[in-house]
Amino acid sequence: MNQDERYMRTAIEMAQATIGQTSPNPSVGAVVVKDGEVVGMGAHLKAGHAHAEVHALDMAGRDAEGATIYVTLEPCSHHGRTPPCADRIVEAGIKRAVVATLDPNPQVAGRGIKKLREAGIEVVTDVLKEEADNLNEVFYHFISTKIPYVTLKSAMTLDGKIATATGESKWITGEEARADVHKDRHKHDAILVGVNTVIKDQPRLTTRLPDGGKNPIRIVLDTHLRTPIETPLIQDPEAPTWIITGNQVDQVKKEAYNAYSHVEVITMTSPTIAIEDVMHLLGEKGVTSLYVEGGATVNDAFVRAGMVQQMITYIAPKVIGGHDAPTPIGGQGIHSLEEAMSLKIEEVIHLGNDIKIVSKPNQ
Ligand SMILES: Nc1c(/N=C/[C@@H](O)[C@H](O)[C@H](O)COP(=O)(O)O)[nH]c(=O)[nH]c1=O
Ligand SMILES: [Zn+2]
Repeated sequence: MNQDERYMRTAIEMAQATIGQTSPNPSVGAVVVKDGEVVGMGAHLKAGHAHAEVHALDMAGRDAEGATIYVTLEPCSHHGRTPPCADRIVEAGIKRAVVATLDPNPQVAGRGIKKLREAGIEVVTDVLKEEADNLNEVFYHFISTKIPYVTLKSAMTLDGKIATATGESKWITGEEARADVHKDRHKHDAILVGVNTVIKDQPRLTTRLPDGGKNPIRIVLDTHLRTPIETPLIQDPEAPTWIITGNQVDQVKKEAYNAYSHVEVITMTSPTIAIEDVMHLLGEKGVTSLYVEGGATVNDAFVRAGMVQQMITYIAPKVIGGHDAPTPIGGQGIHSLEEAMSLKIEEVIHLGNDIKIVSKPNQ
């Protein structure tokens, strides 16, 4: 690995630590190097706060003069909530800029680099580009589609069951796998379940990691507003709860739920709920990533709508059996193999006695 890749990898690792918390902004890392010494480094931590380059240049101070800056994403050139980083890099006296990848937004792609070159700064691009792009697949997806990046998560036994025929499901997977679920909840803006899961499991859907973690917005697909009012999602105000219903729901009943300040009943314009409509609604409300935690009927609806960007499947070495025991994808299903969603397995890891498979649909 050459020098540029070494420093770029440091910048990428810093950005990796912030995945999920910078939403709706991308995760970005920056390193400033002068005469072979790191004199500044930083990552964008939260939307509206300083960008990675600003943190790194603030730390470098006068050492930025004649130095090289490594950034995982093209420096911004437009006035967002903070002044453009490209101008700041020029003012700081940077001599050379190494940029992993261009801004995905077609309106601004290449502008930041152009500004740097016009100021006489040597610019090198595409260093560890693929790794840098992987950092922000959610951000790229949302920028180009304006609907949330969807992770479909399920947990099943070796024989593909998510619960016994009598509905028992606690727990299929062990402690380590369940803790891993919370890491992924932290990374997503919102988590979504169907009302049957709410009735059956009374879930909290919060992020419970040893050191805290960000709670996603909790979303329930509930056509007829059957969510029990005494369920934790309504009673515990630790995260917003949005209940999405069809338009045949009694107004007085809705008010009982809206009386809870963290609860919002959102009524669609049709009697039934179409996944495409939910996705556009969530996109308009700024949800860039959605963790769909089932159950089987909701999962099937997302798969048939072709609205899944990543599947996370936990498999526990247990066997449940039973003709009526539910599987991760229920509902209508597809009717011919050629319609089956085909995916590429990207990662298989052991977690305690279980395994976690991360797969992505083939385009
Ligand atoms: N049954 C299982 C799961 N079940 C997942 C959902 O059905 C649960 O309602 C949801 O995770 C509960 O969320 P909580 O209240 O915030 O803990 N998910 C898992 O990974 N392993 C399982 O064995
Ligand atoms: Zn910037």
